Amino acid sequence: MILKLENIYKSYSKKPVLKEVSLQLEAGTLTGIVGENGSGKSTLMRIIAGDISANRGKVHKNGKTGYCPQEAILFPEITVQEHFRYFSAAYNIEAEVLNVRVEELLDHFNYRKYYNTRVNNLSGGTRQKLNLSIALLHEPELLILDEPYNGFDWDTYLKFWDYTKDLKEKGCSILVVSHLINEKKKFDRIYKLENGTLK
Ligand SMILES: Nc1ncnc2c1ncn2[C@@H]1O[C@H](COP(=O)(O)OP(=O)(O)OP(=O)(O)O)[C@@H](O)[C@H]1O
Repeated sequence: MILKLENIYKSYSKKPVLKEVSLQLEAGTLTGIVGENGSGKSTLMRIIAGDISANRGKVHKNGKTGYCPQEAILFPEITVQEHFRYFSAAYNIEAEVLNVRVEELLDHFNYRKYYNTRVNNLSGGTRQKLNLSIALLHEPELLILDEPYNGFDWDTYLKFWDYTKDLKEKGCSILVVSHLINEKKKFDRIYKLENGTLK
């Protein structure tokens, strides 16, 4: 078991968003959560990531978590390279390991030419590549992706799915949250978040 949620309840100013959410994720699986705008998907992802806490319920996690939030948390004034350095320090990744990972990510998502570009000069799609790369940097066992392919061109979209396939084979448990899931066959299970519960 990589992740187990038990009866998560969350309200904002007494308005319940999540009522009784329970979920268990195993290693090497790809799980989707769909839901309308405002159904509570990001709230649930933030609770799993540890960004905010639930009012009630329990979150059990086994292993490192990588979180790719819907809104990229990037620093506009610093470059792609500096982001990798900053987050590698936060994750405690050694320089040699970091170099290998960064090379692989820049190549796979095809944005090496922006290595020394500041974030405020990047396109939305390239920012999203960096956002995703940061979540992948420390080789997490649980990867939480909130609307991960927003802004990706077709080529990058396909590369995204290649990458998740490899991660799954390596035993990573991936949770994708989106208002739209087209590639249903790629998922082991898809849940719907509705009226504060998963169905
Ligand atoms: N910090 C907050 N304070 C108060 N209400 C909030 C807060 N964050 C979210 N909400 C409310 O909680 C509900 C769920 O929001 P959330 O962002 O989790 O939904 P979502 O399913 O991710 O939506 P979308 O698909 O539009 O991104 C919405 O009604 C939203 O207005």
